[in-house]
Amino acid sequence: MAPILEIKNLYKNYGPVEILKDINIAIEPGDFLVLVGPSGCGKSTLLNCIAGLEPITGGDLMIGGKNMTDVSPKDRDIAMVFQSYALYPTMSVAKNITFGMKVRGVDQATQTRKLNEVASQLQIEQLLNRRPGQLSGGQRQRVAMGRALVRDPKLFLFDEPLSNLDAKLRVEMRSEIKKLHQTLGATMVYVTHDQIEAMTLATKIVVLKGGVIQQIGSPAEIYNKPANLFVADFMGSPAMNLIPAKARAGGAGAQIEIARGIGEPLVLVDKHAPALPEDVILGLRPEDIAEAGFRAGADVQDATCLVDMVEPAGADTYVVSELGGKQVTARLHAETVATPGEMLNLSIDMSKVSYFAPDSGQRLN
Ligand SMILES: Nc1ncnc2c1ncn2[C@@H]1O[C@H](COP(=O)(O)OP(=O)(O)OP(=O)(O)O)[C@@H](O)[C@H]1O
Repeated sequence: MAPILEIKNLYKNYGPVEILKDINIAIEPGDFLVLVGPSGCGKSTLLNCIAGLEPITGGDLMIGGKNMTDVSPKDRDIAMVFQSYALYPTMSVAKNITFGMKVRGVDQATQTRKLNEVASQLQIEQLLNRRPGQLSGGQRQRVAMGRALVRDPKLFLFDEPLSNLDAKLRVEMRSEIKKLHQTLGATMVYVTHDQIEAMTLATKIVVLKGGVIQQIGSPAEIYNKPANLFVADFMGSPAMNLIPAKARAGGAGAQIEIARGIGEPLVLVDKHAPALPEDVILGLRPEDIAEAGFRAGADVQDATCLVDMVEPAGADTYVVSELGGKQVTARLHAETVATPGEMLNLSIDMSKVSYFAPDSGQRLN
């Protein structure tokens, strides 16, 4: 199948400043692509370039197989939902949703049919006569989505659509957007700085930093095999532990030596390690550290640590100890008994570890 959206070697400058550098992305019909990254990384600029609201400095942008680089936003077959909703305050909900169709000269019967269709999809039938000022944030968000849905576009673009909502409503709207994506089978590009939103919604994630793509992949690929230290640290909460270590080739695989808060260094055997330089950063997700004996398997290695801090978090208990001069967090089961200042027998699942080069930050395995 041809990609719905294909971005080739896209550059975007504001004056002399390069904001987006050599962006290459292709998405298939039905994909939910999430652009994620810290504030200022260029996510909104990229979305605006896709929408045609910002001209691009170099490269090509194809939508539905057509080169749209120089095509005006209204002719790109896209619909955009903004953070601010951008609803017309003096129009009713129904008028807000049908206005675009009216402007495009869609006949009255089709307008009414589509309005009813999306109103029922979004469960806003009882709100159609209200004005935006008489709606809650979540309801406004639904109306803004309704306005996009009636267009039946090739591509939906969302710019941080949930950022004005409180935490509980955010989670609710997040699952509604996900449901909507599943029922419509629509193709979506969604901007957020929230890595949890990215993980839960996306079929494909693009991680951006400083206008450069750091990694493109499924949520599982990004989470389990981050391409570099930036992605490893940015995606996941609590963050991946990034522990300086020494690697030594030993039989099959390698021995990984990590300085401990007290006593002898910790030595872990990784039978599947690739050829590694002597200095590495070991990447370890908090959930891949368990209480000793809690998890079994050929790749599980014991690691006794001095407990620095215990943080009960309801479903889990986080235990922090020092390894390789870093505060390392283990996500343990809620009933874990651990006391600061005492030793705790932990185990590490070596089949899950990542290795990074300390200088370049690139993944090594
Ligand atoms: N019109 C403009 N003129 C000059 N620089 C701009 C303009 N718009 C954005 N920028 C700069 O481009 C960079 C990327 O901005 P952008 O809004 O795309 O980031 P973002 O990742 O969406 O951030 P946020 O999550 O804070 O919205 C920023 O450094 C910003 O200052």
